[in-house]
Amino acid sequence: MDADTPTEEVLDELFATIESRKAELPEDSYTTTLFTHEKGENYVLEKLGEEMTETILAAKDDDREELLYESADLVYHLLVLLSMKDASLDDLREELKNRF
Ligand SMILES: N=c1c2ncn([C@@H]3O[C@H](COP(=O)(O)OP(=O)(O)OP(=O)(O)O)[C@@H](O)[C@H]3O)c2ncn1[C@@H]1O[C@H](COP(=O)(O)O)[C@@H](O)[C@H]1O
Repeated sequence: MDADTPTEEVLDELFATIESRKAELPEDSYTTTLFTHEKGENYVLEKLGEEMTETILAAKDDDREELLYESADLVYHLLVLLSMKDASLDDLREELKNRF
C-alpha cells in the first residue's frame, strides 16, 4: 500500500498486504511479528483488547483525533485476526450485506 492508494481501496489494499505478510513472513514487518508471536493468536487477541480500550477512552474524552487513530489500530488488528482465522474482508462484507 502507498500514499497514492485511493481512499475507497485502502481496506482492500491493507488486507492484501496482511495476506502477503502471512504468506511471506518478511523479517522487518510488524504484521509478521503478529503471525509468529510465541503467544500465538492470544497475542493478537490481547492487542485487540488494548486497542478497543484505547478507542473507548478516546471516545469518552471526546478526542476525535485520538478516536480515529485508535480506531485505525483496532481495525488493522481485527483484519489480522480475520486473516489468521482464514476469513477474508469479502467474508466480512458478505456478513454485513446479509443484515440489510
Ligand atoms: N495499519 C497498520 C498498523 N496499525 C497499527 N500498527 C502497529 O500496531 C502497533 C500498535 O501497538 P501499540 O498500540 O502498542 O503501539 P502504539 O500505537 O505506538 O502505542 P499506544 O500509544 O497506542 O499505546 C504499532 O507498532 C503500530 O505500528 C500497524 N502496523 C502496520 N499497519 C499496516 O500494515 C502494513 C504492513 O506493515 P508491516 O507488516 O510492518 O510491513 C503497513 O504498510 C500499514 O499499512
